[in-house]
Amino acid sequence: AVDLSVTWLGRAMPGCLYNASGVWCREEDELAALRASAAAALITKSATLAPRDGNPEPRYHPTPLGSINSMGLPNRGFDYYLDFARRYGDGGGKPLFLSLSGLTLDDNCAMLRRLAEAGLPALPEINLSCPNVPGKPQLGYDFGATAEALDAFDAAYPGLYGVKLPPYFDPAHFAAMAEILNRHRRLAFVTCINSIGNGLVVDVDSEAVVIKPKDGLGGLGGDYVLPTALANVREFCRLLPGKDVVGCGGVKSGREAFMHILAGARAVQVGTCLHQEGPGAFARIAAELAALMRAKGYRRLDDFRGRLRTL
Ligand SMILES: O=C1NC(=O)NC(C(=O)O)N1
Repeated sequence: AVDLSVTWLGRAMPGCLYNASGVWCREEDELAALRASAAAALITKSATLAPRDGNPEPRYHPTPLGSINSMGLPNRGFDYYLDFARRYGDGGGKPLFLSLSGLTLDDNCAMLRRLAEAGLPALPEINLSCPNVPGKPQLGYDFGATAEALDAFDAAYPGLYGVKLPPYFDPAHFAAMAEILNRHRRLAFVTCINSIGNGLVVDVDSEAVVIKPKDGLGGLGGDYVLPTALANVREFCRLLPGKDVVGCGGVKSGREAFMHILAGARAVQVGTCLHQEGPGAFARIAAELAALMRAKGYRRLDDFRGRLRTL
């Protein structure tokens, strides 16, 4: 039999697939459906300190190659997700992650302090990369601000934490970010990647954009982002010794999950495909991954994780 389990951060996951923050995870009933599915972990919608309506609709649009979204961090507010985490407990073996996306550094630190006080097993994934709050640049593209933020996170939170990174497109940027991330021992994982920000999808028939916020600009997901996601996973696996990289971007079957793990991913998140298919996607993708591994003679993920060959 094939073993898809993952042990990391001092926790065990029964498999390697879970949701990307923001998808099927804003409401408690969505989170319950994830927990009941073949997802091996759960992560909540990025929380701001106060509840937020987000951007005007239409703000999500599927396309033949994936999706474009400019949700604008609609969420129930930090207390809602902290309360869910209190009642979640150990989740029956499925780790819970809380995504935090404070509108200010103080908000992020306030949420981290509150999470630490709660003394729960839930781990924070701090979002450095939302591209969709009008007027707010992606923190992860400002190296000075990122360095300052991570110092503040270390002071506000005593445990292990992770960050959700935007995609980078230049080796100099991979190196600059790695130099900053490697200063932080308790920064245990990075999730690569968030959507490719500020794309523009055009409808030829209507001669219009397809989402309302930012005159149609939104984050891209799905097939559009797979090669970029794989590059970010492989580069940060090389550049961040001792840290885990979670792969996110373009996973819609066992094949893309296999690619992410081959590139070095510890675990794999599913976004656009989950939005389109629902939580049943996890059982399907896991079965496809297991079949691919069986065909190749692999019994567990460590047999091929990070073994992407160069030429
Ligand atoms: O970090 C985020 N990435 C996205 O692609 N969209 C959401 C959002 O807009 O809330 N946030």
